[in-house]
Amino acid sequence: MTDPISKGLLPEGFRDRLPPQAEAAADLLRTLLDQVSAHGYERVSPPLVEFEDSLVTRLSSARPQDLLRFVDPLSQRTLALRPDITAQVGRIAATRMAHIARPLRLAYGGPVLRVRPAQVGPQREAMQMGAELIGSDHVDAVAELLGIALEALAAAGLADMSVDLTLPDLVGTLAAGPWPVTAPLADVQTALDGKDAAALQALGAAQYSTLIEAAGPSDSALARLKALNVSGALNTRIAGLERLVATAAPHAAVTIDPTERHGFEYQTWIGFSVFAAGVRGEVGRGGTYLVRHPGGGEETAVGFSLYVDGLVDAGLGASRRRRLFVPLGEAAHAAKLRAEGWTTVAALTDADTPTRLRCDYALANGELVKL
Ligand SMILES: N[C@@H](Cc1c[nH]c[nH+]1)C(=O)O
Repeated sequence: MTDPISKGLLPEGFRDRLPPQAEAAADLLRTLLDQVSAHGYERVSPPLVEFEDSLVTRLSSARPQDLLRFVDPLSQRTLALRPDITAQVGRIAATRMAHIARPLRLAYGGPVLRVRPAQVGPQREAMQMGAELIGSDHVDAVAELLGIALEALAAAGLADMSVDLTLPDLVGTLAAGPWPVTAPLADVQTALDGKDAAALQALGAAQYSTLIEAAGPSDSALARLKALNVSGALNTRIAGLERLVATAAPHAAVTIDPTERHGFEYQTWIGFSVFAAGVRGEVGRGGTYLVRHPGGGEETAVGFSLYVDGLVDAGLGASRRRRLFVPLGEAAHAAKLRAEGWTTVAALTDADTPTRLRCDYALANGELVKL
């Protein structure tokens, strides 16, 4: 009996959550959702599976090869497990909630799946929660979302946060205006991704290497971006960055990496990532984007997604509940104690003891005893 199935092994990239981490994950999700709900973001709950086409065309959040896909025996259509809930919220906003006045504030939480693990961590399933505001990509709306994300994380117990701000469509904006390039834009972007000044030079895009130098702590990065002084093309972006630095600064250290695109496949003028000491990979990510409507129109939006698993692995949300042992015959007292917030664990036989049932309190003749 050594085959993987009989040993209870799971496919690569999937795991069970056991006590107390499963509880911690549920607690964290609830805390984060309560925080966004307090700001008027209403919960939507899209399905785990959709038509593949719907997931890949709505936002360019995933390529077909990144999706876990299968053919539905009923419809014979290709379905896929969602890699990101933002695209689904966009679909809902553009179709079933298209008639609701804007801005539309929506929240969500649930598992997402990817074929290939994200760059950090081997897991293919992740618990994603987030909030999306549809109908604006104004800096005021971005500041609202960034502020809520950081406050929610602080409420969940996260400390030592840092925020990295990026301008995902900066290169396209500069190329269309003050810094035209003859080389394909994708090559310029790849050279910037690799922070490769020599490659930029070879592409005839040497000015762009100043953007590499502009990356760093917000003060120096802003000063460098201002010094570029590219005939006003960057003025609103710089003003936007200043506003968001001010929003994030009370909660987190802020850096700016103006050309960072990784993980910002569909974001437009602004993107942000949140990191924290002790948490592997990104805690969350967000930014502005466009929602496509069935008629062909587009609508501006801004949102963020937070990833709960890294927080659980860092030990957050694991408020160990006090477990109260209820001996045989004392069940009548237990209901009142549960109403007061206790977790009660009932003995079913004489063999059940507080130690075996992992309890730190016990009831004895109706009295609470600390063990
Ligand atoms: N869903 C995106 C983040 C995002 C939400 N809204 C806009 N961007 C992600 O997880 O990368």
